[in-house]
Amino acid sequence: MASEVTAIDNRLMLLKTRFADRTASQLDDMLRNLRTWHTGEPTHGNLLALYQLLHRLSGSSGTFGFVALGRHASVLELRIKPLLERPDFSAAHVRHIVNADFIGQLSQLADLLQQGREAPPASVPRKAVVSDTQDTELLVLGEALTELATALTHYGFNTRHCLQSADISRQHWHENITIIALARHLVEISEWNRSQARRLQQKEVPILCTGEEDGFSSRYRLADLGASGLFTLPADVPRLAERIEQLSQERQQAGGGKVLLLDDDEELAEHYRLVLTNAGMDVRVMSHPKGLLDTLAEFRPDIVLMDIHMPPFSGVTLSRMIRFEPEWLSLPIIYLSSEQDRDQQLRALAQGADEFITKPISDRLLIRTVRILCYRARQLSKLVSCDGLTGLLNHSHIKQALSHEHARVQRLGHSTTVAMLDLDHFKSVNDTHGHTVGDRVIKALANLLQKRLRNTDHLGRYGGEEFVVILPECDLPQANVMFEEICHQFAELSFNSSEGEFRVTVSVGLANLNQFIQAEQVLNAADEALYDRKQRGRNGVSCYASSTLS
Ligand SMILES: Nc1nc2c(ncn2[C@@H]2O[C@H](COP(=O)(O)OP(=O)(O)OP(=O)(O)O)[C@@H](O)[C@H]2O)c(=O)[nH]1
Repeated sequence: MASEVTAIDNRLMLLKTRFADRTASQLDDMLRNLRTWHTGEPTHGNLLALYQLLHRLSGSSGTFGFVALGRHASVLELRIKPLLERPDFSAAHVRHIVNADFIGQLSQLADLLQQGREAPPASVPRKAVVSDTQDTELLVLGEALTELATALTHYGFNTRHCLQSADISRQHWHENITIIALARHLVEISEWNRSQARRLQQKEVPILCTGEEDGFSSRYRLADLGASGLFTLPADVPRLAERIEQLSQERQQAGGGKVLLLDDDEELAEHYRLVLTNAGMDVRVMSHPKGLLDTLAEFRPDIVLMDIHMPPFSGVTLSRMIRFEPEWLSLPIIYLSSEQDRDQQLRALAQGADEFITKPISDRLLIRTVRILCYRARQLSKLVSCDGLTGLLNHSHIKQALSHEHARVQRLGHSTTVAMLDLDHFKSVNDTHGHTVGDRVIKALANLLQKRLRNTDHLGRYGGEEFVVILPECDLPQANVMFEEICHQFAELSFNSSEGEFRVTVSVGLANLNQFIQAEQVLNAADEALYDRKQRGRNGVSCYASSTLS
């Protein structure tokens, strides 16, 4: 880790040096040109070049540690901007503004650049995110929660059970645990959580309480002590499992994020890329907008960060162009610009973008802003694409995922399996225990699938009690073994209602996506296999083979 950080620091230093070298030579050239303006006829194009240089410096200098240079360039930029916009532009006007004093001020930029070279570099903010490769571990505290700990294991959680809550200080704390404890022990446990988090410079982990007491004042007290939920005993295990899953997803989403960064200033873009990548984000950089639509389709970012001025392109026009595609209507586009004028910002925003980040921006602020924007974007897209009851992809989005995967399979040829799942005798579950309890069973299966499958698999609720799962890079025999286990695990879960305890099973049909020319055909095949499993007694898996079922 230490050597990785040093490597990033070194690369950032290298970018700073490159920026300084390039700027020194550009300032030199510009000063030489300006000195000829008094005798020659400066054109609109000459003035535009001066403006673009100052604009770039005011937006990017701060990022490389040349804060004073950026501020001074911004003052000079504002002095010449009105000239560019004058309808009666003339060389005489230019000579009036770009006078000896202006040239003197411009040469001061070179001095500020030199001073900035000698300043020590700012430290790079480090990664402070929950790694999504590490599963959530449950730390269940107290002898009274033994049964609950076992029930949660059936939901696929990796559970550590400690009989004595008083022994909390001997437990191993890490950023990926969720604590489940009796409400009466919350004071000591919160304190331990806080001290461990401080010691390891991490965020505190969530604590879910269980207890007999409910009501406003006890809930308020628990919230005040830092609990993330209260489950009265005997705990409703499916609801608890769902809350644990939610908390774990929130933590993962708060860290990561996929960012497409479009900026023609290559050093600046590379600097942002390094800083955001180091903070745990997945960043793709484009320095030219050609190929933008293909990159969007392939990379599918959570947000786009886009410079406004990329001569000859305008970020504002590019945003409008992106919105031509209905698929990208809700994709958040954030302008990265040194434009300070709020009116101009609003005018640009009105043309199809969502936010404005004003350059220069400190690395820390950039990370925090981008993280929040990615998180919000994911939440919003989840609302659009996910089923409200289970949080899995809804009918139309799982079908969309299927056609993307089908296209990938056609291109790359890797084996991909599609599963169709259907709860057994579910009508009688509803009839006996009621629809609300039936909903809980549906959610429990969704949670189990989320726990057992990989992040790269696509999970969807296809219809009422029917699910579709797409497993890229997984062949039929592998999927068969996995779903047999899932069926077994699901059958172990027990549910409660006023009618008593009960269990439910699930049947699964599998088909290989590679076999079909049309994506939709695989759904019919998986459905056929599912029907076969229902005929053979349910609670298990059948595979579709083009001629026979096995
Ligand atoms: N609780 C609840 N029930 C649902 C939902 N969507 C569909 N259902 C019910 O799921 C049941 C499906 O029943 P059937 O298609 O007859 O099948 P089954 O009883 O599961 O029998 P097999 O599939 O043959 O094992 C119906 O009673 C639907 O009302 C839902 O969102 N919530």
